[in-house]
Amino acid sequence: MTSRPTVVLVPSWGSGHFMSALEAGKRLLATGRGAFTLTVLVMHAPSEAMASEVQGHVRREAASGLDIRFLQLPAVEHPTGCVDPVEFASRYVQLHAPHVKAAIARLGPSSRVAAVVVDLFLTALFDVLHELTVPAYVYFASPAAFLALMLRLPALREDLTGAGFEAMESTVDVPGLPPVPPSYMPACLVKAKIQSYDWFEYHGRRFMEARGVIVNTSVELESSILAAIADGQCVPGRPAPALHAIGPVVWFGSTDDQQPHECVRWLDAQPPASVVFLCFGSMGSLDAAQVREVAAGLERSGHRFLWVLRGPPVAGTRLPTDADLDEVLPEGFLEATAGRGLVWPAWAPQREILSHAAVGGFVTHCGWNSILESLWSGVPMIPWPLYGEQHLNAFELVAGVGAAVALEMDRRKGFFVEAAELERAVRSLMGGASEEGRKARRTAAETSAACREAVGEGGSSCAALQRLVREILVSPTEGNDSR
Ligand SMILES: COc1cc(-c2[o+]c3cc(O)cc([O-])c3cc2O[C@@H]2O[C@H](CO)[C@H](O)[C@H](O)[C@H]2O)cc(OC)c1O
Ligand SMILES: O=c1ccn([C@@H]2O[C@H](COP(=O)(O)OP(=O)(O)O)[C@@H](O)[C@H]2O)c(=O)[nH]1
Repeated sequence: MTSRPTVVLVPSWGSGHFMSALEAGKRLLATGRGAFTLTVLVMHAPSEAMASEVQGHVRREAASGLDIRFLQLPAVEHPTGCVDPVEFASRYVQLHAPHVKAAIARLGPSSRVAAVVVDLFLTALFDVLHELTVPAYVYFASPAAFLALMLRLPALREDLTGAGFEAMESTVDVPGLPPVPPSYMPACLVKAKIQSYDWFEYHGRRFMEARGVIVNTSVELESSILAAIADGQCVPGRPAPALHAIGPVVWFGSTDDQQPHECVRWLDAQPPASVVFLCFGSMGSLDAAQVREVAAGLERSGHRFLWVLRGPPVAGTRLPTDADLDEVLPEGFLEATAGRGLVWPAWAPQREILSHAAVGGFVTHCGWNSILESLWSGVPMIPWPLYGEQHLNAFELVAGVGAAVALEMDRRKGFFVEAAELERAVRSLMGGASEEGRKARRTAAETSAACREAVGEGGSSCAALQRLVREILVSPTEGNDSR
């Protein structure tokens, strides 16, 4: 075996997951300074829209000249009868296990497999990784707070007595966070039917088998939570998995577009820190009644805005369609706000927008990538969580990180937000005299500096990455060809 060892990355589909994992892989590669190569096993995404998104990323990255080899895994059947997306993802991955095993075994003869890094919902692959005796790591693209919760789910189940967090009267103890009201638990764990709990708990248990969990966070962002996990507070009596806080992993690579995007050109004409940006992630859309409230709130706030407004999901997927603005916006809204507002009905270049000097605030669905991108650019936020673990992220953003102005949501009316409440929060965030807004703006600026320091030379995340690379290079499979 003469060639360099390789680190195998198995990301899941979906832009957020895929690009975050790939960016983490590229940082490992750069830190390794040529000591190993990166091999990415690409699963066929379960919908054509997502598959073409992933293929676009693969094409662009494959042409980048980096030491990355992409291997497409064979397609598998779709599991049937799944009650939620995490069950679907987990069972879909289980079906890939023989293909992952064969692909890794095929690498063995020419390059030692130094480590295999799998996405957070891919722990079903651990069985084949153990059979191959390759060191298995998890790449956790969500916050450490959610990792702490997932690790604690087996113990918390005893308090739930068959119902979800919705029925819980006390607060939830997520080690390292202040007591969490049950309504901030991830959407899929709140309801009384808790089948999806089983899958989250499954992954939480399996994280304990990993040689390490690589988390997209930094000590500066989530110190108390990282310390609580490392201290064994999540799974008492068992050694905690080794944590590698290497973030923020924010992807700022180029896209295929050559021209400045229309949103960016519009921002170029706005004064510094004057625009509030609204965007609800890769799978977020609001219903008609909620769209009317947002329009009224923005209009009354008097502030400039850039609003990414998407339509209902494409049939059979969770991906939003492009919105028909004439149909969804209240009559006269575009005319009344002309010159100070832009409503964009399609995918927008969020990272570029957040790093534009004209943007002074961000109404976000609280996807962890979105939060990190905003913090990186020093943009304070208004949390408007929708799905996944985003309610917990919103809680942490306000109660922990502090770079946000809280938004009152009517939890009994499907988390509805009134126009007046959005108007209040936007005014406070965008330069009103309120202490809440001032604190959010100051904290966002400080956190931006801390994030940049963490990943810079000598920073905590840079050091964590170097330790991780050293650990991988002295892997216990030294001399083993992984078959
Ligand atoms: C982390 O907890 C949950 C995540 C998801 C989830 O599922 C998902 C499925 C796909 O097919 C494509 C996706 O892009 C996707 C994204 C996703 O959540 C986001 O993941 C990000 C990490 O890349 C980040 O953590 C964001 O905060 C998430 O919103 C679904 C879910 O329950 C249904 C979760 O609990
Ligand atoms: O119109 C959009 C919507 C989303 N994103 C990007 O998609 C990712 C969304 O990831 P996040 O974790 O915030 O949420 P998810 O969409 O996975 O729930 C982030 O990198 C965003 O910058 C974007 O560029 N344009």
